[in-house]
Amino acid sequence: MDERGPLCVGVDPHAALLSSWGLADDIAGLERFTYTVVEALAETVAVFKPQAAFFERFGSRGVAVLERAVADLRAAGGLVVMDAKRGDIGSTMGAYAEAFLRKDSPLFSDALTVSPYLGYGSLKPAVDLARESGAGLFVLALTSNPEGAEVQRAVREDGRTVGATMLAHLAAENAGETPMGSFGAVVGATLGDLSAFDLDINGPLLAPGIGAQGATAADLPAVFGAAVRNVVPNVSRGVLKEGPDAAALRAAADRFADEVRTAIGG
Ligand SMILES: O=C(O)c1cc(=O)[nH]c(=O)n1[C@@H]1O[C@H](COP(=O)(O)O)[C@@H](O)[C@H]1O
Repeated sequence: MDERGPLCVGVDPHAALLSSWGLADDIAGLERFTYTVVEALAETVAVFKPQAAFFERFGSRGVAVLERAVADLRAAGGLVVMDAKRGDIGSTMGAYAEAFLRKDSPLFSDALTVSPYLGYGSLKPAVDLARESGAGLFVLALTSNPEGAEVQRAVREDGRTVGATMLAHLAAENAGETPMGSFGAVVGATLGDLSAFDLDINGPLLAPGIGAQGATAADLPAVFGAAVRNVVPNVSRGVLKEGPDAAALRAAADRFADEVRTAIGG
């Protein structure tokens, strides 16, 4: 991010975006959309977050497009956060981890989004494999959607919220790592003042919600406070809707990156 700028661009081939790009909602449209984004941004944007669901909806041929995109983005020097939001009992979690975090997997990614809501400990196989492979996780802590609060802000017997407990688990995971550990939290940019939460997890904070969900880069300091220095802001539709013109995609990504720099300094 120091080299390429402070932005994560989401690769989310929504049917509505394919249509606005003049593409059919089929495998050819998916391919054209995805490779246009890859060609336009792979050399300049720091982090990419393909959303697996938008590829899986086309079955194995969609997953093949995802595989190639991940490989091309990584070959061009981008970091790939696979947004698959996996979460299951530990023994099954191990298989999800192998799919995305084993070095020789066709979908190997630099990091994977995971859901801890079967219990943080259920993620252990993914934590272990990420460590072995030099990859990372982004664990859903405080999500950008309003429905998340009923789970994440629920208060436990010890008086802490569930979301705060996930952040504490991540802080423990990253303890002692310099400059920071590889176990990040997902914390929505849409959530307003989060000073009630300790966001100092010594790890990255993936912050979706800028653009289509209404948050702006200017909101980041008020939402994240001192932890803003560890934020990886994600924009998906806000950039993608500018396509299919490659220059327009690049200009949108540059504009969001500039807005983030202005907001957080540096
Ligand atoms: O884990 C995520 O990436 C995620 C977590 C969250 O709390 N909210 C959220 O919007 N996301 C994802 O971030 C992206 C946001 O897309 P836009 O709203 O189009 O910028 C989508 O891929 C969502 O699935």
